[in-house]
Amino acid sequence: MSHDQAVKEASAKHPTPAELVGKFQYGTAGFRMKAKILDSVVYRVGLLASLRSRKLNGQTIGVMITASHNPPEDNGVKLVDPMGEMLEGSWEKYATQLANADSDEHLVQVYNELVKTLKVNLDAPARVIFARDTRASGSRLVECLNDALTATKAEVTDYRILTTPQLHYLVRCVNTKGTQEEYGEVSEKGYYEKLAAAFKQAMEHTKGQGHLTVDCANGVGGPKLRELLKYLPSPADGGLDIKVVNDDVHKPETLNHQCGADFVKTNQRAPPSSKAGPGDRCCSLDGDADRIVYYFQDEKNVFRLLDGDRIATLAASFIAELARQSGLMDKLTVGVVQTAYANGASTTYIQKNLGLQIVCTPTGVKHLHHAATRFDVGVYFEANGHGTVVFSPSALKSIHTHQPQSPAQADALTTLMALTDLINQTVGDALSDMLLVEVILAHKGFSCAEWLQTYTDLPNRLVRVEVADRNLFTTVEGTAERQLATPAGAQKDIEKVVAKYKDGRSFARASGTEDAVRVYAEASTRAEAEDLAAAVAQIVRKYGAK
Ligand SMILES: CC(=O)N[C@H]1[C@@H](OP(=O)(O)O)O[C@H](CO)[C@@H](O)[C@@H]1O
Ligand SMILES: [Mg+2]
Repeated sequence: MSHDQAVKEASAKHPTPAELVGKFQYGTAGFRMKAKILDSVVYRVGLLASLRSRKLNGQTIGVMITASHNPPEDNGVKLVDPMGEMLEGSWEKYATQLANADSDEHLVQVYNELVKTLKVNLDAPARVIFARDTRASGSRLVECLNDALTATKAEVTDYRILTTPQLHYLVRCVNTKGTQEEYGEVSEKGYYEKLAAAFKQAMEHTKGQGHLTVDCANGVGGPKLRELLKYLPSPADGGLDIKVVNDDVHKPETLNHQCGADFVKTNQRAPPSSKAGPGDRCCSLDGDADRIVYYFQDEKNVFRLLDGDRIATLAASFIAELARQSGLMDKLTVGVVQTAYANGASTTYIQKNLGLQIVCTPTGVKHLHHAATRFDVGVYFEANGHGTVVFSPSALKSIHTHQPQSPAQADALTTLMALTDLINQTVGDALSDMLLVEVILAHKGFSCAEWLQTYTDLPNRLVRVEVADRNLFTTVEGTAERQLATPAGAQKDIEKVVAKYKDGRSFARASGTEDAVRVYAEASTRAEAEDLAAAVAQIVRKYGAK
């Protein structure tokens, strides 16, 4: 059977619901929607995975089937590029084009146009690896994916159930195997072994303190964390005392329900099921374990969140300290990447107290990741807890060739080296980030309360405003979405209001994931932050009147 015919025949098994044609869009997080309407989309993403691999001469591409923190009835699919990064931005539109083809014939036509315009050699090998989270719909969607990979004659490996960052890790491992940049052993076990070895090395001069409760959102993070724990030293050996909660993957309706990182961040409270007492250290992962937030109750029983901004400041300060202590400071520029949503107090703290550089990018992990790679050591986290630290090739070389001049320098260097393996370089990884935070807290001898005390957040408020057409709201290029270009006049009005508030800062931008405009406001008191947000929301409503 010809290639075209195979693609067409398999496509006939996964028709696109007519009413949805034209509505699919590959966004920041790939495609994400109700699982029951996703079959044709996953099939077509499979076609694109083969094309992308062939275009890159047989480098392995990853496909992850997950809907992260969304409700259990949703699912999604996204592609992973060879070094474990998210799909190159310019290819997102091809995914969208394939998904929106309105018949099997049209699909073959779009497919062939892509082959032609992208100059894909169909005789080159296609290699694809894939995995899914714990959602019930995952196995059916895997069949759709497999149909596409079979039709396009790709070599495939099904890694079954994994966290999203584990798949990113594997993709990078396969593509660097046997090279100087070999990232690790190409297996799930290899992932645990790499993290565990790095953790042990990082903890060589310290030991775990207190216990940590980890809420796994009843998602894939639960079983994977339990597996990871088997490789880590026990509390008696100076390891971590971890209590795993919300790790039931057999009751699908409990996934992300009243638990998990998104619940905690959005509701600013612990999962109702939490039994933690004052001062107890807790963290929550999201449904596919690529996000993490920490929290605790203070002595007055008030909930305190340690979000992505806090993890970024903790990590940046520790890594800069290690660079200094090991005698590498002048060879390693540590920088932090934030978005406009980062609390202003964290920005000031990083610049003034830590003396580190900051870059502000538009929302979306791919922008942050990209900006972070321009530093020797780039730390990035979105406030929601998605982030990581990336070390440039020259930073890695400096770290690995540096000759310490004293035992103190040698100790710091050992820890720094361990961090380069402990931290997942491909993407934000809740399990790796959790180990990183635990290592830092142990070294600094910090409780959560002490971590929180490093600086005081400015009171802030995030509001979602529904408007007739969010696309009317565009931002000025180069301002990291902090200024509106259109509707004309809106930005001036916002600035007039902001000027009335002490430490006032506010901006509005169209959401990339929801049909709404988001307004963020900060000011010196809670009441003023609320007022400012309300005033700016009013301006947005006026300009975006339905
Ligand atoms: C303010 C906010 O939290 N925005 C989120 C949200 O983006 P929006 O474009 O603001 O809808 O979803 C993104 C994808 O998950 C995430 O990267 C980002 O941090
Ligand atoms: Mg996620």
